[in-house]
Amino acid sequence: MDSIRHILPAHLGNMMDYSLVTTSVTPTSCFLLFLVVFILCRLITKPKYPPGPMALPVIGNYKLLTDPKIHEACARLSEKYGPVVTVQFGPSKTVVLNSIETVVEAMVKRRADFAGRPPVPSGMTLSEGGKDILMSQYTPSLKVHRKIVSAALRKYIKGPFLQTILEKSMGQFIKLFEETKGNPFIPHEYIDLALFNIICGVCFQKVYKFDDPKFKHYLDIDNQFVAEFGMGLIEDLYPILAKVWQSQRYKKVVSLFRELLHYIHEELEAHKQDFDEGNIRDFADCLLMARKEAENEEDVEILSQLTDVHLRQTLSDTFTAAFDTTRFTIQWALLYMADHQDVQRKVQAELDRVVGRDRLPRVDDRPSLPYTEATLFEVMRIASVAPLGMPHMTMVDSSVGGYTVPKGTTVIINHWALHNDPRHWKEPSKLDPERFLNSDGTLARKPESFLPFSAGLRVCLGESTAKPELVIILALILHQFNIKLPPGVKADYSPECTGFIGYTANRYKADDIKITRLLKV
Ligand code: HEM
Repeated sequence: MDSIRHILPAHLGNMMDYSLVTTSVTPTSCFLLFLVVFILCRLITKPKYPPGPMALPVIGNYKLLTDPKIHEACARLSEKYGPVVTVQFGPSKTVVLNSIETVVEAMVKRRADFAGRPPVPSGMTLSEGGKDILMSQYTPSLKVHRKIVSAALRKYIKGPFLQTILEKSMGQFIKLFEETKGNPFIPHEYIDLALFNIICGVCFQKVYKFDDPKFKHYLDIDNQFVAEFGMGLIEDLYPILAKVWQSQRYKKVVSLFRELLHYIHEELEAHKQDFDEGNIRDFADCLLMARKEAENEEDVEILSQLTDVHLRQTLSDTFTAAFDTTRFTIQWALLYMADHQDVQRKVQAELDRVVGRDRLPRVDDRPSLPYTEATLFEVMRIASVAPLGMPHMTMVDSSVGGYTVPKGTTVIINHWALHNDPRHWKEPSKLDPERFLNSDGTLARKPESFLPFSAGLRVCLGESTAKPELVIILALILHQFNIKLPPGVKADYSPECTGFIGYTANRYKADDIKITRLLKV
């Protein structure tokens, strides 16, 4: 048993009563020995994470996780711990990046290290075993999948497609706004309809009427999904639960998503029936065309990424990633415009100068509308609809900001912190589109700490679609209407966010705010 003494540190060895050890070479003593060695090994090999607040074992930083403004709370931690902070959600460590410098270091310079996604149970279930883009690991297959989708999206936004869809969906929206005849109203559902129609138009050439039960049904499904998923799922913190006991919320989230998938599946099947390669109508057709080309070229690798499950998952990604981000951005934009008449007037003056009163703004007006675009970017900065983006995961042991980040660690980009960093933005809480303009009024280079679409290998695939779409939607609304708050109503900027990492969006409260529409003469 002397050997036991030798493998223990001196102080522990001395503390042990040798006679006790020798007299009880029993399973108990063997177990104790194993425990001591195990704890020592864990202490020696324990990965060193960046600094952060003390966390309870197993439970972690529970208060932080349940903070409705978790992005702001994480940003505040930087004041004490620096821009790279470790927090603990449940038993797992999560590293939060609160500055553009550390985000660029991780996501751009060490992009391959940080390109994974945490394999949480909800992600695996909703993506039908990792067959989507949003929640899948960064594998060679995902790389191929991303390439196909971005080529299809690029093809789609080139030419007249986007303009046609915008005209179809915004026409109805403008009529609905007109019908309010200058009375105060809540614009949420109208904005939701417009953006729902744009996504349905992009994906399936579908445009719904405001009172269409299908639109109401799927909007309701999506709203419930955002609210429930947004609250976070206990199974994602303690994955074993997904196997042994699933919460009501988990079951509800899965069943809501299945309903959305069912809708997408039906549309895809209909597209397969009347697919005509000489007439590519929409994004679904672009994906079917990519599959047809791969079949013709007998490209097995590409075909393996274009099964029916991949296609419906890609379309559902487009729905979930595109619909909520874009509708919340426009909702915020209207609130800011209602409360910032000076900015609104400047946008309208630009529109009158460039577009005039005889026609509506078009996608090809965008290069001539720098102030409108700067206003949209400023709203995206100040509202940060996806404040914590999508969680990443390190695929190998890596480092950022001088700290080690072990393989398998969840890493979060705090977009809100980047967009409110006082080192980069003077008076960050003030709406000021000029930040995005040169002194001659032209659009400036992207400010360093502006990253709504993220960066690196998982950069948003919809950036090039979302920007023209959102600029023209804002232009169309402000070209036709003055947005105002009713007399005596103060803008309420408190976000309606549920606090889940990466899937919540900021939204003002529908009941608190009404916007008066005045038809321009
Ligand atoms: C205001 C509009 C939008 C914002 C702010 C936004 C933001 C983001 C962010 C922050 C991510 C996570 C990136 C990361 O993992 O670091 C993301 C991912 C993604 N977005 Fe967007 N997005 C917008 C619109 C769209 C649109 C219109 C589409 C599709 C047409 C789209 C498709 C995607 C997809 C497919 C991903 C997953 C990329 C991957 O995991 O590899 N997004 N987006």
